[in-house]
Amino acid sequence: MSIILDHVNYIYSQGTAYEKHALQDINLKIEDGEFIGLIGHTGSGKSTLIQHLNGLMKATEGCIYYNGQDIYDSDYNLKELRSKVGLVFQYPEHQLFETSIIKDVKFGPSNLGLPALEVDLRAYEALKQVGIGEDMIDLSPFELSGGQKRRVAIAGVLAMKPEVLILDEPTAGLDPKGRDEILNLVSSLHKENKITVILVSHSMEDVANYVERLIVMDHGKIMFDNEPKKVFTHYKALEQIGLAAPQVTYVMNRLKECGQSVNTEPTTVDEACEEIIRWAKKKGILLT
Ligand SMILES: Nc1ncnc2c1ncn2[C@@H]1O[C@H](COP(=O)(O)OP(=O)(O)OP(=O)(O)O)[C@@H](O)[C@H]1O
Repeated sequence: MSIILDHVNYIYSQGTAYEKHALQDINLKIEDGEFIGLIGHTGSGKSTLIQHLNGLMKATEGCIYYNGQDIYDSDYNLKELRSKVGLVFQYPEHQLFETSIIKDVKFGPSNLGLPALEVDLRAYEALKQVGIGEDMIDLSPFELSGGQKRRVAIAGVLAMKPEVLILDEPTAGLDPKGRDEILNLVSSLHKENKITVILVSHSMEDVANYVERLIVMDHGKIMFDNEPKKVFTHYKALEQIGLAAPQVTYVMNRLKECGQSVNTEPTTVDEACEEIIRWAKKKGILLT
């Protein structure tokens, strides 16, 4: 599986006074099994970009290839693409509408026209994956906590058995515990199901801890596309576009500016601790 975007442009309300060039010459290759963070300030084009990946929006210019096939070919099956590239919108729990959790999760696979048994199996499996027990499946989604509702909404997309899972700000509005639970869930889906994940976020701390590749957008363009630690070396440029590197990056760079020979690449607290211990040992400083 791969997704290729070839010179993709998207213009809202083209030819009107409200024209907005939201995607500008986007070239990307997303490989099978990657865990990607997509980050950018409000209005940088993240939501517009991800809606192109499953064919919900059509590029004004440029091509998109899924597994080598041009998704804009007249005979391309866009319905199938949408089941393969699952999109979890911001606040997905607002789209829960059935009277029970299980009915909600079955909705997508039922619409694919699958046999009832297959629909049941997929729904139970998806709910298990997101940690919703069988004792809860007949509850109304509205009896759940915010984090649980969100997990049910993610199960609804997982029940479609997507090859690519895209989550738009999956932690928005959750408390720190709910946020960690969702990010750990997404991380385990990536590891255990070998599913390609694209995580849209405003939070560098979130993405630094989880993703392997980070794409930074600014004004409809891709500004950086690299491993997180490499992207964070540009922390000053990130600040200029209203973003910030993780706190750890600032601590390590401050040490370096003070003349200490530390590696400034750690992006997580654990990595920074290891680096500081290494540096202290080298200096003969005893850290207890
Ligand atoms: N329906 C629309 N009509 C006109 N312009 C739009 C429309 N939707 C988005 N835009 C504009 O396109 C640009 C990109 O918007 P988009 O929602 O993709 O950004 P984003 O990075 O996802 O923002 P956020 O983080 O706030 O969700 C913005 O300038 C936005 O105002």
